[in-house]
Amino acid sequence: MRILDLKDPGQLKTLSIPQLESLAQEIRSFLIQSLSKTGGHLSSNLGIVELTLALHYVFESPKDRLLFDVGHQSYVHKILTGRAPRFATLRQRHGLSGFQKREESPHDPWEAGHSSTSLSAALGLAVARDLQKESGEVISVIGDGALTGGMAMEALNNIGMRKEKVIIVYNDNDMSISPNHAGFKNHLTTLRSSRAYRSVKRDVKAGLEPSPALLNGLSSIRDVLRDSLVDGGLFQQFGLDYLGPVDGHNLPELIRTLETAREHHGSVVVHVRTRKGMGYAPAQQDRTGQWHGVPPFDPATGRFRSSGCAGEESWSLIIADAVSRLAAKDPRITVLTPAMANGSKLLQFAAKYPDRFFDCGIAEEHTVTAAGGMAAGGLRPFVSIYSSFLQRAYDQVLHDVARQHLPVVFGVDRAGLVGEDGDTHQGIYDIAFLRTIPDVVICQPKDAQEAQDLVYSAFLHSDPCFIRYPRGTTAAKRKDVLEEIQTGTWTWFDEGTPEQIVITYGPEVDRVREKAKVNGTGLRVVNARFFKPVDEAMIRELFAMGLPVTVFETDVSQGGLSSAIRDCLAKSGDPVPAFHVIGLPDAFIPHGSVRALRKEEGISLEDLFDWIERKSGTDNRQAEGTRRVDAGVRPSSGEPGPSSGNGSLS
Ligand SMILES: Cc1ncc(C[n+]2csc(CCOP(=O)(O)OP(=O)(O)O)c2C)c(N)n1
Ligand SMILES: CC(=O)[C@@H](O)[C@H](O)COP(=O)(O)O
Ligand SMILES: [Mg+2]
Repeated sequence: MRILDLKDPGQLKTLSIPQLESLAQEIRSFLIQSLSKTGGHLSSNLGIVELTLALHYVFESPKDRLLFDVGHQSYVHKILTGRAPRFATLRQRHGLSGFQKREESPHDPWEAGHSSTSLSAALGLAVARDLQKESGEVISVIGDGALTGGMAMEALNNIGMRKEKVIIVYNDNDMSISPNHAGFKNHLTTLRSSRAYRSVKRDVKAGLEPSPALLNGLSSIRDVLRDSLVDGGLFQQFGLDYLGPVDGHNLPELIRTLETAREHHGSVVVHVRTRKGMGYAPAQQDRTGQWHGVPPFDPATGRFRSSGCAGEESWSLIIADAVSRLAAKDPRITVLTPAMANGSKLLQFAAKYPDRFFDCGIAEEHTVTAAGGMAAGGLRPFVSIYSSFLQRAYDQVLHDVARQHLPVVFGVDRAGLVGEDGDTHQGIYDIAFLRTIPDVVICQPKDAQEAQDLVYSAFLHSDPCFIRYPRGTTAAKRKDVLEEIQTGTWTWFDEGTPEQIVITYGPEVDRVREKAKVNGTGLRVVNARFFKPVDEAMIRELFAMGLPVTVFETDVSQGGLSSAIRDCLAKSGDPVPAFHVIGLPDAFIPHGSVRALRKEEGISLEDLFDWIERKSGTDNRQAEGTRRVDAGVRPSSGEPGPSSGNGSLS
């Protein structure tokens, strides 16, 4: 069967085991070839080929509902449900999503991108099914990484006590993005090696069906195991019946076990052992997580095609490097990550300071509160966390950390549009939601030097500090010395004689300056590096100049920098002067390249300069040639405004 001819998973039902096995190999080749051009989540999908085939062979999607936790491993499911022809568009604007998407197919009953939601959603779907007297199985496929998430544990607890049937397929490959850190796995290992368990497994392997030990009587398996002095394992502690583990690359074994689960009364866990990256050596051997999500690569050599721009480094690395330098002098500094050590560039720190490094698993809430505990105990924790995953830990930031004035420093990585991962991952809301929390500091550096200075300054502070920085790279230029930046201070730069003011932040500051230089536009460009507290004195001064002001923000405007400026201006009680805002709307932003998304949302540099030119045209016509106010309250021509303070550390 040709992959591109697959229209409906029902087509699989007529295939023999050898035909299914050869289809599995074709799917692997297709994934490698296709993702080598588009990039995407390769190794999780290579690992789940046979399991997805078996699921579609045994169940009847869309009547039976298949949920893939996170959804990054749903590519094979997409191929089997008629979406192979669209793979060339994967994760591009208007193309196939990298996750399950309800609007994309009736075979996607749920969508995510963040981990550990599928069990709760599956229970919800099962309740809806039963209350409305509908039929069909609800099946959640959840990885060993996703199962470390608190939500998954909460859901297991609830499913175990409910009558609504959910089938939980536990995809265990010992890996999250990097090696998985899950204490509970030791219990599963005990279970696997037990004598009683092995005899049950032999029954499954031999296809003894319907084995009284497996059908209806799964609780008796539990009794057998308990009676055999075996630790019943995590799932049984939650009151769930358990099947497995089965070899996730053995189709007959998978099919038999899933059929057993289908016939079983009540919720049941099917434990499947798979190999991440299966069938492609570089991905299969990977233990750092490089092959989890890949850029385009050469399938023959396994070499990634994009190696970044010369002289640039990732923001994550610049920040991690600054933390590491400070940690060399301050033994109180610890680093925590909720399972993102590779993406956050923390592997060097982990190797250098293994006792001070904590990969907490996919557990953002726990990570933040654990950091709070460390701070309360006298340490100086640094939590490295992606902006969109920080959404999970809002209460922990507010209730556990900020309310107790604990000095935790947060590196908010992947801030702003991230692009291809889409609406679930855009890091565009953190300024807005963090601004609501009293006493915290929220900032963003414009370049590498400012990044390391902000890290240094944050560790001098006694309340929580959030330093946000985008996905991608910037010029690596930075001094050996780290200098203190006074909290809440902005700086500005004049390009020519300013006729307008642009207030912006992050890498946009230098981009706007560059373009103003090239275009010969007279601009004051303000580096609004603190979102909270803002530089109130400077805001008042800027507006007193009487020049047109544009706030150029690359995150949602609602609650963002423009809101902070408006709040500041409103404090005086006088009418708030008008200013123009270019920023993201109050909306979810879909997947696509950052460039495409910025253009579509009207927040590209070109959009800013179009506005500036239109504005200056209008003003010139209105003023009939009269020049605006002389801006000379501060040093001009490229001189930064207020100095960045003193204090230094070499
Ligand atoms: C809340 C949240 N935190 C972190 C992530 C990043 N993330 C995506 S997939 C993944 C690993 C998932 O591991 P597992 O569930 O075992 O699936 P596998 O890739 O091994 O198949 C992580 C950490 C996420 N998507 N959501
Ligand atoms: C699915 C998921 O949540 C991660 O794999 C994410 O795609 C990683 O993003 P980065 O590539 O920015 O590290
Ligand atoms: Mg895994």
